[in-house]
Amino acid sequence: MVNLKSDVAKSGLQVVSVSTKGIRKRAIVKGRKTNTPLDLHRFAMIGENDRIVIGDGIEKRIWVIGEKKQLIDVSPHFSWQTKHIFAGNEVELRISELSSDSDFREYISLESFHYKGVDLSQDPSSADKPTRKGTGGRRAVLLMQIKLHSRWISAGYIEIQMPLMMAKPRHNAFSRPFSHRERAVEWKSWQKGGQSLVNRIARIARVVVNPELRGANLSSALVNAAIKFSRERWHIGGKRPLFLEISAEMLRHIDFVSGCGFHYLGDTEGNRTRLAKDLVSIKNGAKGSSGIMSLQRKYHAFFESYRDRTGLTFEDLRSRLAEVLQYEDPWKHMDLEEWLALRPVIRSPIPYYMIGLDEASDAYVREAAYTRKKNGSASPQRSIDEIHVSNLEVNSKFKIPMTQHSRLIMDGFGITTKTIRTRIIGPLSFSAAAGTVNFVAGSSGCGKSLLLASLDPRWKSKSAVKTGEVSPKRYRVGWLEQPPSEASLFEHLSNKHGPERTFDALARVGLTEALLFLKPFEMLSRGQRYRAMLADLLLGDADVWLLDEFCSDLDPFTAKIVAHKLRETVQAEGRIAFVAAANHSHFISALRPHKVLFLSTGGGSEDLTWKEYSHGILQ
Ligand SMILES: Nc1ncnc2c1ncn2[C@@H]1O[C@H](COP(=O)(O)OP(=O)(O)OP(=O)(O)O)[C@@H](O)[C@H]1O
Repeated sequence: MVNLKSDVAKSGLQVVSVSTKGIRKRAIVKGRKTNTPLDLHRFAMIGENDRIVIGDGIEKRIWVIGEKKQLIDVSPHFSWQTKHIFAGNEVELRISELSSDSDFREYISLESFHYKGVDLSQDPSSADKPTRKGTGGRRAVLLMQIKLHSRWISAGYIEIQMPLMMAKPRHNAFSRPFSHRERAVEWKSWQKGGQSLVNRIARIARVVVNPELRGANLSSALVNAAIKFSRERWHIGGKRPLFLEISAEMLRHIDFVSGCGFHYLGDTEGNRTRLAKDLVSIKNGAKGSSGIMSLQRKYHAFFESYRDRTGLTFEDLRSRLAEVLQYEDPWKHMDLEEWLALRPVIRSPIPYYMIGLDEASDAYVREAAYTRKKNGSASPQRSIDEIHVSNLEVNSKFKIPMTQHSRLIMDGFGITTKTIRTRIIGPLSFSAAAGTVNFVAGSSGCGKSLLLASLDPRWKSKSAVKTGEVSPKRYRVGWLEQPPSEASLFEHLSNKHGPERTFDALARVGLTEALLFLKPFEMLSRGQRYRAMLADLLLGDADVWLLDEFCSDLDPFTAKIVAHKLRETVQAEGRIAFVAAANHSHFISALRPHKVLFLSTGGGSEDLTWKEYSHGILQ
């Protein structure tokens, strides 16, 4: 931030009006004789009555005059380059305010991954695109791009808006007196007087990450950018914020904000306790002008349209609503029709987080923070510490069917015996400890799949014989298994493991796309099915995971994310993973196996460390 020196600059130029058209914003600035238009990007932080300073030079610089005559950067637009660990590798990120045509196109295409308030039942080929209601007030949109394989790819965006009108956790946290000397912001009681300072709060209203890149912690990168932007650029009439808030249902399942310094202040109240009561007062003519009352009036209209359709009396429906709202989970007590009709009017409590944007304000927020109880159960106890394999051999035994054609082959290749015995694996000795990823490599047909099968204590085969020792003799094994094809992914996994844990596991394999959750398994792509099966495996209680053809159906980005998460999970949960793949170039650096078993056709094998193996493959 710059301090103004000259007297002329001190007062700045006054913005008389602003208007927006397409991707541009026009600000009319009061001149001595005539007013001058300024052409800016759509979300430039300039509003009516702001006082601005225009710099000289080739690149047009514009500042808004803030408190204590400090200058707040407006133009050129905000752009932040930073590094990010993407599936174990450092990559470049660029997070900028939308400024060009192509930024807007990218933003609009990413917007299709945010479903709230969008009618998805429209035919996608029709000319009417799904529409979203506009959000009023000041707004900033930051677009994130990631450099992968030397190309910049749009990876997501974050929106910052004005704060929520009502937020119980904030009321509670701000009930203590606050005094920020440097910024001359203070309140004795938030309820009495403090609320007029609501513009000292900015809000993260939307975080959207491209579904193809989910699971790589990119939402946290966006949140960090929003913090930086709010500190440096966000203002209302030159007054900069001291706090940044976020509340979202998604935070119940994936906490991507605590790691960025946000504090959990409790769950919002929702409207369950007041809805039934407010409906009566609105019906009786309550005309409150507060935002809350206008919201409740909107809900009343929904309620009336449902009544029109069903022919219920006002009192019937109101008391029905009051009845279901008493339950912890009202949805369970409604039929589908009722749920679809009343869902828009019932707001459930959702987690609310806040960060102070400087040391003093953050210390104030921190004092009110408390730890959120995590839903979902802890991972089950592992029952083994290590698998030890000694002199493992797998030989195949095969009786040649004596047909006319097989005799032709036997003659041609000089085969004289009727039964063929071949050594496929071993003798092989190795051990694998809990918390390690053991990669089984080697060319096609060398015995990778057979080795995995032979590590399953339940394995039986008519055509192959296993000898040698594997200890312990018993342990729980997990393979990738196809769920029933007609079941919806989320439904199927939630029935088995509960919704909280399911959500977490799907996020770990990079599947957090709402529509995928709802589709039947058979409607998913091969790669999506693979990830769904992997999530199922993560949720199970197996000690040993046997993963064949690992990531063979996945694109390089997803494969890297999945491999990285698999390694993290194996380490964190003390599982033992055996991972086999003939082609691994697209994920091996992210998997970084602890050990590599390199098999050769005919039973040969080498036991290598990752360092030894990676040194070999890089040469
Ligand atoms: N159940 C079995 N009984 C006898 N022989 C088998 C059995 N399964 C596989 N084989 C043989 O063992 C050898 C190794 O097969 P395996 O499927 O383990 O190879 P792989 O390394 O996984 O190959 P790919 O990378 O092509 O999948 C092959 O020659 C195959 O014919």
